[in-house]
Amino acid sequence: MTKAHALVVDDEPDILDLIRITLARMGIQAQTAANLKEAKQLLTTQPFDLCLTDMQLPDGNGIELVAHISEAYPDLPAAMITAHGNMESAVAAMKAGAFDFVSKPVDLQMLRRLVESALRLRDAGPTDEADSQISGQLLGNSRPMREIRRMIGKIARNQAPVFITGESGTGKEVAARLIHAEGPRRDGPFVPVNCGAIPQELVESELFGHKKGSFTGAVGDKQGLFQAAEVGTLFLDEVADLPLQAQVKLLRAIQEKSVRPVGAQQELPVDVRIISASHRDLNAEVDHGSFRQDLFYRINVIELRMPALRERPEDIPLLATRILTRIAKQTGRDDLKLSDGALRKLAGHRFPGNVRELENILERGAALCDGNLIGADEIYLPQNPAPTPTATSPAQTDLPLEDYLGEIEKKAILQALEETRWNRTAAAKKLGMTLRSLRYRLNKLGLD
Ligand SMILES: Nc1ncnc2c1ncn2[C@@H]1O[C@H](COP(=O)(O)OP(=O)(O)OP(=O)(O)O)[C@@H](O)[C@H]1O
Repeated sequence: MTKAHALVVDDEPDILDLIRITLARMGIQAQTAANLKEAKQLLTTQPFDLCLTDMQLPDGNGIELVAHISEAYPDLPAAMITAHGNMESAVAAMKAGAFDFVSKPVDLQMLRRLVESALRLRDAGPTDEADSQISGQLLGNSRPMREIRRMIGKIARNQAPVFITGESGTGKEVAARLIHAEGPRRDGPFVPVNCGAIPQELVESELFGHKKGSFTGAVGDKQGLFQAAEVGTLFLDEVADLPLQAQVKLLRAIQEKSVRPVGAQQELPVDVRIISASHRDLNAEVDHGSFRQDLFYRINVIELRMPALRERPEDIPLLATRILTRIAKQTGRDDLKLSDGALRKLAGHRFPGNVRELENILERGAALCDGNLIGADEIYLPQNPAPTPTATSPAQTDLPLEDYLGEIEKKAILQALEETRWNRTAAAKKLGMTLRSLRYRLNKLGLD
């Protein structure tokens, strides 16, 4: 491998020396510039593998340099050196295209990690969407989906926190996995966590770990999910469900790039990229006071909005074909197809539960059909909105009591699922039951 070249821009000679020596020990040759003008000039003379720039330069702002690099040299990772605690600049730099930031006084261990990540990017080369096997996991040829895949390719190449919005079942987790898999952290772990599924009192210990004896039940030291995601990606799904106290700690972890396990005296440095997601409107949660504004600002450096399936109905046939191929494989059948009538029925549906709902409908259709062709009658579309159970007494219906109660239960569950856009955790909460109990009932009622 050829020796890597870095461009370091700072007007403080001491910092330039410190960084140059650190990079030299890593086998990287550094060229230095003391201001914007010199830096821009050097960029034209030779290719670089990495740029580190200070925020305040005598003739301008480091963000300007980052923006210039991201425009003129999009494959060159640029990182910002910011004043300690100045997250505003760090966020602004990342929004301008910086790959990452390191705060002053420069922690050499963190600097080395940042540089290693940048070089992994160089070695991985630019991501070509057409060549990428994994981008095939996010199916769809519609314009919005092509745009999403293009953005993912771009987002994957930096370290900034990403916030993925979109209704339930639109593929937020698939997108998060792709961002991880297409970026320099792909050899590290991808750790998904459903923030709404962790009991409130355990959230901090799950995320940050705990020391033995720090609370009743802490029988040994436990590693948190942050540490488990070291050099990889932590995916905080349903981040709006985090209790406020844990939000404070998360903010600190992002800001300081370190965590303190419950009951521990010392902070541990962590090198983790944060991707979070929610189907809820976090701006509204901030207005209601249930989500911290400062945390929202920090996790939302890059926003990716997953389109609802009804915004891209032209993708339904392709998705249906791929999903049926998978179901056929899983159930040991040669082939599964949709009749024209079945496809027409699907095309007219609004899919409040998006791709997940399509999967559920097709699984049910596949289970009901005799041969290989799923007809329109085997496509069960939930009514939208589901009719509310009425107070009709069983005596007024022809159904036996048990079936009648089953019908009511089914309607209530479908309604809760519709209202929560097929988010089972949220539906279970709405119905006042545990997720496990909802799963059991869905299974019993044949809705799973
Ligand atoms: N574009 C797509 N191509 C192929 N499969 C998809 C696509 N979008 C979603 N899926 C599938 O739909 C299901 C739901 O996706 P995923 O869990 O990523 O959604 P989500 O938005 O994270 O949902 P939730 O908010 O409920 O957690 C998964 O089985 C996933 O594989």
